[in-house]
Amino acid sequence: MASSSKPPLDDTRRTTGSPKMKTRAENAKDTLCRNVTIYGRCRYEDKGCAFNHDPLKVNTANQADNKKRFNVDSPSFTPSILSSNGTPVPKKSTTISPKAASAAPFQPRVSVASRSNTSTPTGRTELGSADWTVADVQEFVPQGFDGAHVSALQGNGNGIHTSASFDPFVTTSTPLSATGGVGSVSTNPYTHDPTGALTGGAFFANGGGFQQPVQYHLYAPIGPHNQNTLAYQRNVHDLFLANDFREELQKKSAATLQTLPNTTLPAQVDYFHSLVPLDLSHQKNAATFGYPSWVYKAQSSKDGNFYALRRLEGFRLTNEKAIRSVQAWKRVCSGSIVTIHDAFTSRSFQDSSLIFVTDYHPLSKTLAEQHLGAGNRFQGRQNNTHIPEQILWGYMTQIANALKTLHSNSLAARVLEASKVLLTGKNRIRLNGCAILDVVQFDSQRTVADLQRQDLVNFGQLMVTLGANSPNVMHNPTKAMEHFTRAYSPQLKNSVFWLLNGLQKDQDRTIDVFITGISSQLMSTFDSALHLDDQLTSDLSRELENGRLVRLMTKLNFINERPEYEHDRQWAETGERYFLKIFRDYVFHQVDNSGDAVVDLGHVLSCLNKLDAGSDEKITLISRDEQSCFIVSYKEVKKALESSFQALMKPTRRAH
Ligand SMILES: Nc1ncnc2c1ncn2[C@@H]1O[C@H](COP(=O)(O)OP(=O)(O)OP(=O)(O)O)[C@@H](O)[C@H]1O
Repeated sequence: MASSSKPPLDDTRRTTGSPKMKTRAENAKDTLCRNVTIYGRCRYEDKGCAFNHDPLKVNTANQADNKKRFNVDSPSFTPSILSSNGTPVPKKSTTISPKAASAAPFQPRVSVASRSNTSTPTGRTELGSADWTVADVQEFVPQGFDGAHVSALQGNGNGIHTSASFDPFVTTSTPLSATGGVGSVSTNPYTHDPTGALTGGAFFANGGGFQQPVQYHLYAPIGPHNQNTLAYQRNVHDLFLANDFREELQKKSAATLQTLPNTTLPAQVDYFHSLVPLDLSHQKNAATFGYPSWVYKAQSSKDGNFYALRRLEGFRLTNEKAIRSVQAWKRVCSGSIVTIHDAFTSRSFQDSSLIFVTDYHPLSKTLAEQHLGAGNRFQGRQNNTHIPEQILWGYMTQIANALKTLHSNSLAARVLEASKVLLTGKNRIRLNGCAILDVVQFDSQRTVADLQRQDLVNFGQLMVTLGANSPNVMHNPTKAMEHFTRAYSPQLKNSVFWLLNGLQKDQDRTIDVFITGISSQLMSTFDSALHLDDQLTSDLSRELENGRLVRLMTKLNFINERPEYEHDRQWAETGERYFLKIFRDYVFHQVDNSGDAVVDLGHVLSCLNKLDAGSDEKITLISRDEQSCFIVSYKEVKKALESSFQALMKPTRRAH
């Protein structure tokens, strides 16, 4: 590591004795005294004040300069009020606003300006253009959202950025309110709203809003897409997960974490707590299981995971063996069936209930809700759209997959209807509510083979119902079949007809035979699944670096400027800790030629990646007072980071 001979100094942002300031002081006579500007006259005019007290004598160049900004040569550092065009307000109306009074009087904009990663120290040479300026008093704008207006990243892969001609980050800073964002306090979506007033007292996880609705759009970098980027330039959108996918995942995560305060539901059901109802209607419906059933999301106190609990209201267990039949279901492992974890009876609901514990799939819908208008307030008036043939084939192959697993394990689905098939992702379905009839109809005399044949018929009927977009179409089978024949290809129609004839006691009527018959469709569904897999892998790779970089930034922030070591020169102002501190400035606090902050994610990512890799590339680090300069490699910074972090973790360190 090479460094200048001068030892590192304290972080003295307001260095009063800089050569630049002296030069300016010599020119004081050309500068209009600030007291004249603010108060109309200067009390020290005849007592040695070096500044000009006659506005008429101030040369035009200086006047123009004064219009732009106050400078350090002014005798008084108290900011005055400027009119909208930047000129001082006449004395009569001059008062110092509370905002201006409480503002930090001066903020130096030190031009480190070493944006290129060469070892040439360029920072000092830029001083000519650097100015001490009165801190602008700005309204608070939530930080982080600015990223939403960032359009593109400049980055050429080797960390060299050419900011002069094109800085995509200097785009419009649209006020938040303009995007319907969080401009005012009253609409802050993160404000806790215990009354539910803002959300309309959301109730159902699937149907209503959330107690504290998350404003997904605030996460979305909705800045303008720049079409004219060069091959090496990257857009922020290129670096992170696609917005719609991220939003979908975020919504699912919000639904999973949703809680329902002041609920009348039991606080605890066996080893589950935090129940949230998932049903869209309060109507008791015993049609499927013979008992009214309710579905809740709940958290397990055993493993902390979220599950769906299906409660069969009023069920009394008379035969111990009945509930043991669930054991076989717990072993079923299929991507097309909602996994069953447990079943038990409970009195937590003040009745005798049977509870099934299954996987929870946030924000899923049933096929009945999706295609048949179930759960819709305007049910009946709903104009359901025709399901395209390819989607119907997709459903068919997934259900065939589920039945194949069940039948080869000597089980039968028994429940195969649109309200008990869950749509858990785009065109992705799973059989739900299986295993229940094995418990509640344990004593039924039907053989497994018989139940499996019934599965095939139910399968066919489900397809016809979906194809007709009408829940009750099977009341008139002939009409239903006519419709199906008209709407779909002969291959699909023949497959469905084959299923509907499944009750014939024919050796050839098994799910295996059916699967052989639709093998070409299986291939096309399989191919779609492979494409989706590729897509997800590529999406995942975009997020690859995030975790690593967050950990690195966490380490840096653990070390830098710890308040308890503020006056401990050994910790903060010497050796490795010191250049870690100015490395942070190098990464995050650079300014450009005109003293404006460089907000370049490409630069930050490039620096952090090099730091993490411990590259041999050297960079020039310049102290804030510009009195010291280090030429260090990323490798050395990495070593310093590691040893500082180790030192931080030693509990005895402070004793020294
Ligand atoms: N495992 C699960 N994970 C997430 N949500 C589920 C799960 N099981 C059911 N749901 C949701 O719970 C709601 C109620 O499901 P249910 O199976 O009772 O259907 P339903 O439309 O109410 O039918 P029914 O009128 O026969 O009760 C549906 O919106 C469904 O999407």
